[in-house]
Amino acid sequence: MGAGKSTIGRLLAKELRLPFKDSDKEIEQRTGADIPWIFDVEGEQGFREREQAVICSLCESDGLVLATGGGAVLRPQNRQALRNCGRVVYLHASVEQQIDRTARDRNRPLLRAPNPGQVLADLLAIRDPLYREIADVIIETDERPPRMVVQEILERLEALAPR
Ligand SMILES: Nc1ncnc2c1ncn2[C@@H]1O[C@H](COP(=O)(O)OP(=O)(O)OP(=O)(O)O)[C@@H](O)[C@H]1O
Ligand SMILES: O=C(O)C1=C[C@@H](O)[C@@H](O)[C@H](O)C1
Ligand SMILES: [Mg+2]
Repeated sequence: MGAGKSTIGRLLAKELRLPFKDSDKEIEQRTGADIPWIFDVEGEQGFREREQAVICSLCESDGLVLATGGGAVLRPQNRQALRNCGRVVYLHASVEQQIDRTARDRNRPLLRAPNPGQVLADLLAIRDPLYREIADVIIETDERPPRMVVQEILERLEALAPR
């Protein structure tokens, strides 16, 4: 959360002249409700079901940039779909930067906790190995403006051997 997937994904899609999809936005559109509502009414598991359906269906399309939600890697089905359908970029951010970048946003139900910094640290510990398991490239985003992150992604993707 707060690594910049939505922000960077949109910019990257523009550079690549590809359509951009954000799984969180897609879930909200398909549900007709926002993410906090889905968590409140259906719980995290209900949200994860919807997330899996959206990611697996978007992974059937070719030629787009997809920003997932931060917890998409938790389900093996999502990891497999992402791996199979294209290149995977892991945007890494330190917990300190995640705290800064998510502080003003009320749209992340998992951070509605007394100590959101601890939540972010606990989530990163669980998720970091999963992101690494499926990533083709890992990009450090701390103290780097979005434009610089996008440039590095383009260079690193270019350097990969064709699949
Ligand atoms: N490289 C960066 N440097 C500074 N600020 C950034 C950077 N990337 C993103 N931000 C800012 O951090 C905030 C969170 O970014 P964003 O919503 O793109 O994160 P996310 O990874 O999509 O989070 P989530 O997992 O919750 O969907 C936004 O306000 C965005 O402008
Ligand atoms: O990291 C997470 O588990 C989440 C991140 C957001 O993108 C949303 O998908 C939702 O708030 C859950
Ligand atoms: Mg996002």
